[in-house]
Amino acid sequence: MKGNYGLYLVTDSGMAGGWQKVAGVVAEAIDGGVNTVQVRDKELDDTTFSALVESILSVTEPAKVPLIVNDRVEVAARFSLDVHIGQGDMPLETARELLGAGPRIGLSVGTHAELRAALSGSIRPDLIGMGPVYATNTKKDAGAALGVNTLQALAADAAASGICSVAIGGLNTSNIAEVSRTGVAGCCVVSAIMAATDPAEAARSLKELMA
Ligand SMILES: Cc1ncc(COP(=O)(O)OP(=O)(O)O)c(N)n1
Ligand SMILES: Cc1nc(C(=O)O)sc1CCOP(=O)(O)O
Ligand SMILES: [Mg+2]
Repeated sequence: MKGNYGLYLVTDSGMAGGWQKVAGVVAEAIDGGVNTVQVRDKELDDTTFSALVESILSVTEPAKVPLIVNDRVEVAARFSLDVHIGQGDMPLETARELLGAGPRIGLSVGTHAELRAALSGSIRPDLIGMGPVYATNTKKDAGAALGVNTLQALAADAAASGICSVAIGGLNTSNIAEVSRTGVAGCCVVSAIMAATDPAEAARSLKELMA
C-alpha cells in the first residue's frame, strides 16, 4: 500500500471568499499541518482554474506539499499533477491515457459495488476516496453517509488489494480521531478548514486529533 496523505485539504473558492484568496488559505493550512492539497472548483473556466492551480502551486511547491487536481484531467496533464475523479467523471482508462504513466489517479467510491468494480478493472486507481463518511453540506450530490464501520470495511478491502484510501465527507474535530483509526491513509476536509476563521489553528486542531 503506497501513500500517506495525512491531513488532506480540498479547496473551496466560495468558502475562501473568492478563488484569488484560496492560495492564502492553503498557506495558512499548511502552516497548521496540512499534508496534501486538492484544488477543487466547480465554477471556474479552465483558464481561470489554471491560474488558481498556479497560485496554489506557488505555496505548495516550496512547502513540498503534493497538489492534486479535482475533475479536470486535461489541466492536471498540462501541469503533470495527480488527479481525483469520481464515478460521474471521465472514465479511469481515459484519464490514464491522457496523463501517461506518472501521475497518480484517485477515484471516488461510495459503495461496496463501486469498490469491487474499481479493484477489478484492468486499469486500477492509485487511491480511493471513500465518502461521504458523514452528512455534509459542502457537496449537495454526495450519496448516503457510510459511517465509520462501513468505511473501515471498505478501507480494509482496498488495502487487501494493495490500494490505499482516504476518507471524506463531514469530517471535523468531533469525528476525525475515530475516522483516522479506520485504516485510511488520509482524512480529507473542506469546510473544517476552508470556512474556518483561523485556517492554521483549524488544521492544527484536526492534525492533533489524528492518530
Ligand atoms: C479525495 C476525494 N474523494 C472524493 C471526492 C469526490 O469526488 P467526486 O465524486 O468526483 O465529486 P466532486 O468532488 O467532483 O464533486 C474528492 N473530490 N476527493
Ligand atoms: C468533495 C466531497 N466529496 C465527497 C464524497 O463523498 O465523495 S463529500 C465532499 C465534500 C466534503 O466537504 P466537508 O469536508 O465540508 O464535509
Ligand atoms: Mg468529480
